[in-house]
Amino acid sequence: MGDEDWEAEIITPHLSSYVPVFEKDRYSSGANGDTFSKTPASSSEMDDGPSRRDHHFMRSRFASGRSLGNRGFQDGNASEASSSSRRGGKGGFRGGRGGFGLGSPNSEYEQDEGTQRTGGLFGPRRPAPSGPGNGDVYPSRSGSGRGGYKGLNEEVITGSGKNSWKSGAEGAESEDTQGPKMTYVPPAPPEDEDSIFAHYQTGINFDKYDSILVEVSGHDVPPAVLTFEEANLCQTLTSNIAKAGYTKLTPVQKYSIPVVLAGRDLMACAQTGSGKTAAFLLPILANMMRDGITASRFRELQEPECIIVAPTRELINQIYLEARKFSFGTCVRAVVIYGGTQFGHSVRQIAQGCNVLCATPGRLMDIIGKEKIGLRQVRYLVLDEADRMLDMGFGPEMKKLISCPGMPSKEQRQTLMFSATFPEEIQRLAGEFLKPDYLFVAVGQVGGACTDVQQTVLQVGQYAKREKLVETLRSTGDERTMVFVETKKKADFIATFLCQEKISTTSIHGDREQREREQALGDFRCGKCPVLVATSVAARGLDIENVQHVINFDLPSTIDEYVHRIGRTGRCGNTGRAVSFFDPESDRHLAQPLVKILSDAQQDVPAWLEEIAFSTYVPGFSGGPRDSVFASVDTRKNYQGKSTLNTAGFSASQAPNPADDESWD
Ligand SMILES: Nc1ncnc2c1ncn2[C@@H]1O[C@H](COP(=O)(O)OP(=O)(O)OP(=O)(O)O)[C@@H](O)[C@H]1O
Repeated sequence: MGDEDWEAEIITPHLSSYVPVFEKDRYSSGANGDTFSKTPASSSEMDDGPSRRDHHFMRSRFASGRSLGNRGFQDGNASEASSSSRRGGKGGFRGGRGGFGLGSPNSEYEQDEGTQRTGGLFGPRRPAPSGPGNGDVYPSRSGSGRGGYKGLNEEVITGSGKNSWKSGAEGAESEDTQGPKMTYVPPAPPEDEDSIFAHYQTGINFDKYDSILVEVSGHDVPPAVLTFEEANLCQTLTSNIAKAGYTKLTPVQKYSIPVVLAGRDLMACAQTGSGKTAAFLLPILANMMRDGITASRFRELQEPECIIVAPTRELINQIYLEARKFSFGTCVRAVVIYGGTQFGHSVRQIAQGCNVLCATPGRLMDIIGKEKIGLRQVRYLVLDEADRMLDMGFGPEMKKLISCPGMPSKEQRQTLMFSATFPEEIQRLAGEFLKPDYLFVAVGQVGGACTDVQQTVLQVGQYAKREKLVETLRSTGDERTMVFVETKKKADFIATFLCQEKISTTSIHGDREQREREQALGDFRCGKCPVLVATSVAARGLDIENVQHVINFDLPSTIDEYVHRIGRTGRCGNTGRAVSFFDPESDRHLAQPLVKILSDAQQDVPAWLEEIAFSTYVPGFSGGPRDSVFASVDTRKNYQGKSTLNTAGFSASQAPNPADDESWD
């Protein structure tokens, strides 16, 4: 069913019985001021246009929930066969990073965070590329419409019919120009200690992390640290780690922390939900404390020591909360800025002092263009979801960032990159950002799915998907479930449909206003709406407690995106389940990489999927540059045989220092 069909369906009479629940927005902190000196006014909901319906219905009691159960941890790569489905082994398909979208940026993100930036310092604006279905206008039943151009610097809100903006270089605040203003001021997070340190429990498989193979490649690899004590972080940091409930390091932390403490550049790949955020935050904060950082004071131009970028607003906010938690009680001040919010609010947050700046790329470039941030003091540059940050969508933006006036060269800063997926093409691009002697930490199946997620792939045709979705959701009872669809329009449609089915649902996608997105996430987090329909904007990084279930109503276009999506469950040693609807009409290209991903994670591979994979077999399709347990490896594989290969429980040995090392920087 094409987008047009979905649109047609949305306005068909069967939906006319849908009565949106009009909820008064929880957030009261709208602000009118959009310049630095103005004081935020009280609530001004109208600034964001009329409040919209949300998909909030109380779910009636359905059939009793089926427990996921705890899948036993499966170690190693052994395969075994069963009759109707086979546990895939390493044989058969050596699926590569099939479908990697270097050439096809995810337009959802681009619409989300603006990838083609303004002129001025950073060159001319270009229109953001859009994919099928994106940028379309959902015909709102309330009449308010989702119209309006979205994307680029995000400084445009809906409803004006003006698709315009103006670059900083053109002499005005982005939102002060022809387009309507972003006036949303996000509510400040709670400041009491309990809230700051609130955390969820590690799962039954947390200790199994120790048996995951870790490979560190590069020269002079610092030994891993096995415990927090061994890491010798400062006292306040150690106390914060304890308050956060961390008692034991995860593998990516064991290996990355000493690398960062030693001042080395790093590219680290580890499975979703395995603690990558703390792996960079803790050593950066420790270094800052060690170097005697001074508290930054109120100033219009701030010069942060650390800049962290991530592709979505919700993710960068989450990283900020982690930074705030670990820096609690220190003089380090973390600040977050992201699109979809009032620019003046970002300026005010920064002016109060800023050591660690967490930002989405669009807002970051705007704020630099406005000279509210100076880059001279930057010692740490972190790209979370680095493969996404360097692909065609955000890559140009990141290049502009590192060539901004004042930004220390890569020799003078530490650059850290983290992700669960790291395609080779992107690794090559990353060289431009990293010192030639950077270290590459690979934990387990890099680019592989989290082994704590039980994956099921069902063959479901487009027209049968809705029925199957309802059936699946009814069988899972009140389990918190994320349902991924491919387009924003379809997200609205499916959320509306589920509400009609009396399944309490909300949605998040790039066409929703930021306030709505945050409310949707909040409602999902607290369980008010146990079902969240999402586009890929929610695929990466989000760490939400108790997400037991991910449903790929539509499979994504790339296997990497699949890995990130299903990684919203099964986090931190907890188990989860992912069900994917495979439509042979549209998803054939994913058959091969899916078989590989399932095989590598010791999951059942349906016979029909293998058949499709065989029938679409592409000669030369392989799992990577070498037949390795690592789905993706350090592309500088002239290091081959010179890297350290350990289980996470043992310290890495020093890597040899080959004279023939070839820098590809
Ligand atoms: N050592 C630890 N002990 C206990 N909990 C931890 C530890 N490290 C991280 N966590 C928790 O595990 C969860 C997942 O961590 P995080 O979000 O950093 O994962 P991630 O690897 O970045 O995932 P993704 O690839 O999806 O971005 C978080 O709730 C975090 O607080």
